[in-house]
Amino acid sequence: MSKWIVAKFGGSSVKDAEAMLRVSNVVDANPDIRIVVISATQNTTNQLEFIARAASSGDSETLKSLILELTNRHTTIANELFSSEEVHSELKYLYDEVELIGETISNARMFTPKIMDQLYSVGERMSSLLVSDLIRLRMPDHKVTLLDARDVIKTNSEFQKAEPQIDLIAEKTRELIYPHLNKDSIIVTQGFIGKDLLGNTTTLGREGSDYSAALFGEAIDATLVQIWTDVAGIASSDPRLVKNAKFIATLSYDEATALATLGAKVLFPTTLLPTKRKDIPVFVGSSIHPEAGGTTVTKYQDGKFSLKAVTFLQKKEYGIVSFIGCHLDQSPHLVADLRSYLGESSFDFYDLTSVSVSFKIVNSDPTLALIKAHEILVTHY
Ligand SMILES: Nc1ncnc2c1ncn2[C@@H]1O[C@H](COP(=O)(O)OP(=O)(O)O)[C@@H](O)[C@H]1O
Ligand SMILES: N[C@@H](CC(=O)OP(=O)(O)O)C(=O)O
Repeated sequence: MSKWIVAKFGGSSVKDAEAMLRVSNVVDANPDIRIVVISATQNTTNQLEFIARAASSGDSETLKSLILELTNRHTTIANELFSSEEVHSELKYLYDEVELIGETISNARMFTPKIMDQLYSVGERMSSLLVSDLIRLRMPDHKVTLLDARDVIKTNSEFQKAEPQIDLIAEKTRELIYPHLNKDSIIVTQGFIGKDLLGNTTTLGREGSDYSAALFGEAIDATLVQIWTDVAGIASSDPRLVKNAKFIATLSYDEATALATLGAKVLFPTTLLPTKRKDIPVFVGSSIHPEAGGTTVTKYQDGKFSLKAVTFLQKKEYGIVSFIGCHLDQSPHLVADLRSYLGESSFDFYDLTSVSVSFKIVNSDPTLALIKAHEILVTHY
């Protein structure tokens, strides 16, 4: 049976020329990678939102300088990676599209989710153009195809949180991807974006490129979906907030989904739906240190009590700290521990599922509550 891997690289993994070179090294190192899914360069999607806001408020000076910063950043990457002029003319088309959408929004003095999705898509289309040209340059023995993800990821018309249409995606995959699924071919495409049945550009929700990778994985019956980011896997808590967080070797689909839904930004919450449907393992690792290994998410779930991670989610009026693991209701100590670490009146019970138990943090600094909850995990379990 063929081994087909879908490898997704997030914004942090394509943030500049050096990062893109690392991406090409990761792809070159694994002959089974067939589809490479690329996010917009770091902060580009936010910047496209600023562009839309400046345009809608009629602030033409800010609009001009934001567009210039965005285009300069991509032109700099192109200059650092390529000596040929060709990529610049292709980028220019995309820069013109940003200008044109900016003008349309300025004239209307407002922007809709529909036009925002069209504007968002330019971010992923710029970065995937650069990465595809780079992989083509560095892997001359391969046929590298830049695929417009919108031709495959068919969705409904709910702009900014579009629902993928799985049967249509399968049909488009047979037509447009299958002919390229051989060991000498690599498809580079975009995460996050799709098209509705009327041909309008849609997006799957902010940070939704992980979901795109999983959808491509499901559509080609991949043997593995890789999510390459800036940390060496899924950790027992956000390593940015909790310094002694430890990377977890394995998680079940349900645990990883709970973790993502309850606040861990490392994965988009619906990523595990398509992969679970087809029982495809998902690997999460660092494109900066690929040798460091990472986390593998599969269907296997611990049969007995296990506590794996602590997450934090900010709701409008309160924060929620959640413990993720298995059979957490079987721990007689968790609530008592929380009481002794946080104080009697600092939390209320919020929710219990088969893979999580959540508490509403009421009278305590939420980040501190997360750190203390993580201390409980490290010290007692
Ligand atoms: N439990 C966790 N394990 C690992 N990373 C986490 C966790 N919770 C939150 N994160 C954060 O997720 C970040 C990676 O996600 P993101 O910034 O969206 O990356 P990318 O640009 O690759 O999409 C990490 O840098 C980390 O701070
Ligand atoms: N670029 C989009 C989609 C995405 O998933 O990005 P990242 O993989 O960098 O989180 C966003 O920022 O929302």
